[in-house]
Amino acid sequence: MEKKITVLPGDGIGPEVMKGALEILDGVATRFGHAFHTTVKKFGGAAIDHSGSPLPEDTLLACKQSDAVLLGAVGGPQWDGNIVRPEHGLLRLRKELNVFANLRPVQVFPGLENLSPLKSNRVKGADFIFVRELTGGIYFSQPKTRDKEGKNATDTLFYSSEEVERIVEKAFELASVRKGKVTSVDKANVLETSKMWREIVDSTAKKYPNVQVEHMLVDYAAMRLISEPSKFDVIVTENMFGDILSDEAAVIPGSLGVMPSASLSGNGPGLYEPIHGSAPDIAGKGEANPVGMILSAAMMLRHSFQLEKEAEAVERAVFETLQAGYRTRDIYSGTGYLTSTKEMVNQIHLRMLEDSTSATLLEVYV
Ligand SMILES: NC(=O)C1=CN([C@@H]2O[C@H](COP(=O)(O)OP(=O)(O)OC[C@H]3O[C@@H](n4cnc5c(N)ncnc54)[C@H](O)[C@@H]3O)[C@@H](O)[C@H]2O)C=CC1
Ligand SMILES: CC(C)CC(=O)C(=O)O
Ligand SMILES: [Mg+2]
Repeated sequence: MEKKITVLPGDGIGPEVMKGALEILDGVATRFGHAFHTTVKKFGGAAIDHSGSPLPEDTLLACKQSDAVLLGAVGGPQWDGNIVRPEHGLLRLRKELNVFANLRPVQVFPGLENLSPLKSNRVKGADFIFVRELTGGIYFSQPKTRDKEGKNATDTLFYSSEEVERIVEKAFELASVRKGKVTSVDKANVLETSKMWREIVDSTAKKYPNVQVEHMLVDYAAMRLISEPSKFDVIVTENMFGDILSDEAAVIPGSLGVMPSASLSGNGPGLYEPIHGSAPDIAGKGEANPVGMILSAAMMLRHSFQLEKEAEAVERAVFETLQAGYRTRDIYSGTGYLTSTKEMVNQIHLRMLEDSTSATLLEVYV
């Protein structure tokens, strides 16, 4: 199979973890006989520094013309005072690609069962997925204002029923092939958008009699996520709630660095990125965890290219590497091998090839 991938390394640890994901994709191409044609483009702060725009037109065009987009992360303190910020490029890219459905799976990884700061009996069996609305809500709605004195500011939270219907439908579709449960998270006791959201969830539920539905207010959901994570299957929620709750849920696997995501539109190219940011505190140190980025690439193989076998091979290689005790600093708790980003990628790459290739080839790599 031949596929075109636009690669946006971005800022901070973005390029470091992206390098790892590309190496693993190379391994997939070799092992399974595919050709992934990658085009690297400037994006985020790196693009602001180069041309003044976080999403240059040639970057956007390349993304729109590709089969999928792989993204590292954007942002950093050096652009904090800018009127145009790297994050604006990210929001615009998501909108331009119309990737309204952001899937963020949460699970306990093999070998990391005791890493979570939560008690291990709490996280046992946790396996759920956020379906976060990604192209609407308070991050996008107008007006956004600030008065001249800087003393008054406005953000707006708007949703159309169509925007809600399509994301809720996605959540029910997913639940019907998973554990059959949708938890819809809102703030319907105070927000009009949430009241409409709840009505749409209830009317969509009628089409899915085999899917159990529960509504949960976001404040209580924040607590239940970490007190009883194994009770969830599919959590559907609006943009900002999903952003916040999914970072909170990273305490279940034990690090932001292992969480992948897929952002899907239904027709155009999907966008695949780890849920973490550019991690300026560790950028350049060679210690970033590449797992979230690599698992995002696996989601790309599955969702954009329908390469299920290949996606599973990548996931298996990651799990086996963790099980064998390899740990970047964020997931190191005193046992196993403390490794760099590069070594972690090497170990995953080795296991990717191990499945199908001869011991002789393995020895070459060791
Ligand atoms: N999708 C994106 O590009 C996102 C960008 N950002 C941007 O990133 C910048 C930093 O934001 P923060 O709030 O610090 O969030 P962050 O996710 O970059 O970092 C939070 C903490 O998690 C650690 N961490 C994150 N990813 C890691 C990895 N792969 N391996 C090991 N440790 C990891 C960091 O070292 C830091 O201590 C900001 O400019 C923010 O706007 C934030 C979130 C998402
Ligand atoms: C620019 C932000 C909305 C990025 C972020 O934190 C996210 O999508 O998780
Ligand atoms: Mg976030």
